[in-house]
Amino acid sequence: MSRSIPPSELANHNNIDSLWLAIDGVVYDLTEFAPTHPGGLSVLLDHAGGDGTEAYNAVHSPSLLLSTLPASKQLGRLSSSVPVLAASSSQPTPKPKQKPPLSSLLSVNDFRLVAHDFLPPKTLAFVSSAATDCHTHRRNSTTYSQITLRPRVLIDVSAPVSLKTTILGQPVSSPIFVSPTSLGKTVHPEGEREIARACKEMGGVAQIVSTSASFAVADVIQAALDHPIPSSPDGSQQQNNTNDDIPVFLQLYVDKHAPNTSALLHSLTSPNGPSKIKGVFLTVDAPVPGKREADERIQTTPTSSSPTINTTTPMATQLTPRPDTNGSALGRLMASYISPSLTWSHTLPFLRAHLPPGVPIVLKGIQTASDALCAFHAGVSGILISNHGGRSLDTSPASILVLLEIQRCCPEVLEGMEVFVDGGVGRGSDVLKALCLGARGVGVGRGVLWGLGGYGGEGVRRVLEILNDELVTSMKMCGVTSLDELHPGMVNTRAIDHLVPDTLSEEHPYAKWRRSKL
Ligand code: HEM
Ligand SMILES: Cc1cc2nc3c(=O)[nH]c(=O)nc-3n(C[C@H](O)[C@H](O)[C@H](O)COP(=O)(O)O)c2cc1C
Repeated sequence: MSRSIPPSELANHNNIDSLWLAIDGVVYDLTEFAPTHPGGLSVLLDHAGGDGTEAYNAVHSPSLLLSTLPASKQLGRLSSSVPVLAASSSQPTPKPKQKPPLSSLLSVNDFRLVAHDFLPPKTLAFVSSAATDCHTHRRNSTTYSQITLRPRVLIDVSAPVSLKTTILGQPVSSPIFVSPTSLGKTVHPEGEREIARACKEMGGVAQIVSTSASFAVADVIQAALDHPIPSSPDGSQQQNNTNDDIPVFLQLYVDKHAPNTSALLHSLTSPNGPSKIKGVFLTVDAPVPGKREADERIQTTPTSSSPTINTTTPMATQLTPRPDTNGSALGRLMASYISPSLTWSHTLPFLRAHLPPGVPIVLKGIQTASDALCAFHAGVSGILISNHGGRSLDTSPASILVLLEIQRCCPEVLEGMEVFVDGGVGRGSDVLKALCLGARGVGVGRGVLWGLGGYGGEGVRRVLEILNDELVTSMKMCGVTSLDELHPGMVNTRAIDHLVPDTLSEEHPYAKWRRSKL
C-alpha cells in the first residue's frame, strides 16, 4: 500500500472495466466488487476515477471497506487531493437521472435503489443509517436468508389465499404492518398521512405512528377517514370508514416531562375524542439514541442538493435539531425529549393509569427471551421483537433469532400474548418464515419509506402489494393456502440454531468471572 497514486492516474480508471475510487485518501480497486455492490453499480460509477469519500461516508462506516474488500484491493495512497474541477471534467457529464416508471419496480429492493438515487442526501442518511458498524442492521436481513423453507408438493393450492387476520383484536387485511418511523415529512410532504391513505387502499393494513411523526396521530387517522374508499375488484365497496375500522396504533416514546405523555394518551383515547388509537406500542429499545454515523456526518443545514428538512413533530416537544460537537444526526438530536428512566415497576403502571381499560399495550424492542417472559408476567398484550432496524445497539441479535430464542426458552409466551417482529424484512418469504415461527404480524420500516420517498402513497401501496404477493406465492409453493396452516416445521433453522441461546439464565455458559470478587 506504499504506492503514491496521482489523481491523473486515478481518473483513468473511471469505468466498469477498471473502476478505482479514492476514499479517505486511499485508492481502492472496486472493479470486481462493483457489479455485486448491494447499493448498486451506478453509485460507484458516479464516483469512479474520483474521490468518493463524502458519498461513501454518508452511508457507510469506515470499517465496512476493510471487512468487505481484500487488502490486495488497496492500491495506494492518493498523492494529492482530487481537484474538484479536474475530476469532474475527466468524466462525462452525468445525465440527469429519470425515475423509472412505478410499474417497472418489482421488489422492495428496487424501491430502495430508486430512493437512493432520488432522496436528498440528508434524508437518505437519516433513513438508511444504522448504529455504528451496522452489523445488526445487516444481520436482520441476512439471518432470514439462512433459514430455508421446506416446500411440500402435489398439493392443490388453487384456492385463493386470504391474508386477513387480526392484530390485537383489530381486523387487518394482512399480517404485514407498517412499523413506526419518525419525521415522515423528510421523505414526503404528506409523510405519515400518505402512508395512512395507502394502508386504507390496501383494505386496512395496520399502521403504527411514531410519537416523533411529522403529523399528529389524530391527523393521520383523519387522513385515512377522509380518503375515498376504493372499490374492490368485485365491485363491492370496502367498509373501513369509521374510526373503529382504521387500524392505527400509537408508538410511544415517554417524554422526560411525564405530563406531556399523559396529555397525549388522554387526547388519543378519550371516549369523546375524534380519533382514537387501537393500542400503544411502548418503545423500550432506545433509552438513549443509537450512534448512527452516516446521519451524524451530513449537516442539517440546507444546501442545493439537500433542501430544508422539516423536523416539526406535533406530538413530541418542539425541537429544532442543531448540530453539536458529536455531529448532526437527526435521530439523535430529535430524541432529546425521550425519557431514559423507564422501568418495569413504574412505567407500565403509569401507562395503565393513563389508558382506558382494554387499550392494548405492546412493548416494542424486546431483544431477549428473558425480557419476553418479563413482559408476559407484566400482563401486557404483546411484544414487538425489534432492535429498531439495527439503529440502537449494534451487535444486538437479529430479530428473527430472538423469536427462535423465545420458542426455545419460553414458548408459553407465544400462547399467552401476541408476538410481533420487525427488522430486515425485504421479501414475502421473510414474512412467511416469521409467521411459521409464531409471529402474529411482521413489521416493515425502511421498505415503506423507500416506496413513500420515490412514489408517494402509490409507492407505499406497491411495496405492500409486492410483499403480500410474495407471501402468497411462497405459501402456495409450500403447499398451504391459509395462514392457519403455517407451523415451524415448514422452516429449517439448522444453519442458525447454534446462535440461539438455550437458557433463560443471565449467566454466561462458562465465563463466571466477577470483578467484585477480585
Ligand atoms: C461512492 C461510494 C459508495 C456509495 C455511495 C455506496 C452506497 C450504498 C448504498 C446506498 C447502499 C444501500 C444501503 C441501504 O439500503 O441501507 C449500499 C450498501 C452496501 N455497500 Fe455501498 N456504497 C459505496 C461504496 C461501497 C464500498 C467501497 C463498499 C465496500 C467495498 C460498499 C459495500 C456495501 C455493502 C456491503 C452494502 C450492503 C450492506 C450495508 O448496507 O451496509 N459500498 N452502499
Ligand atoms: C427512519 C426511521 C425512523 C424510525 N423511527 C422510529 C420511531 O420513531 N420509533 C420507533 O419505535 N422506531 C422507529 N424506527 C424503527 C422502526 O420502527 C422499525 O423497528 C425498523 O425500521 C424495522 O426495521 P427495517 O427498517 O429493517 O424494516 C425507525 C426506523 C427508521 C428507519
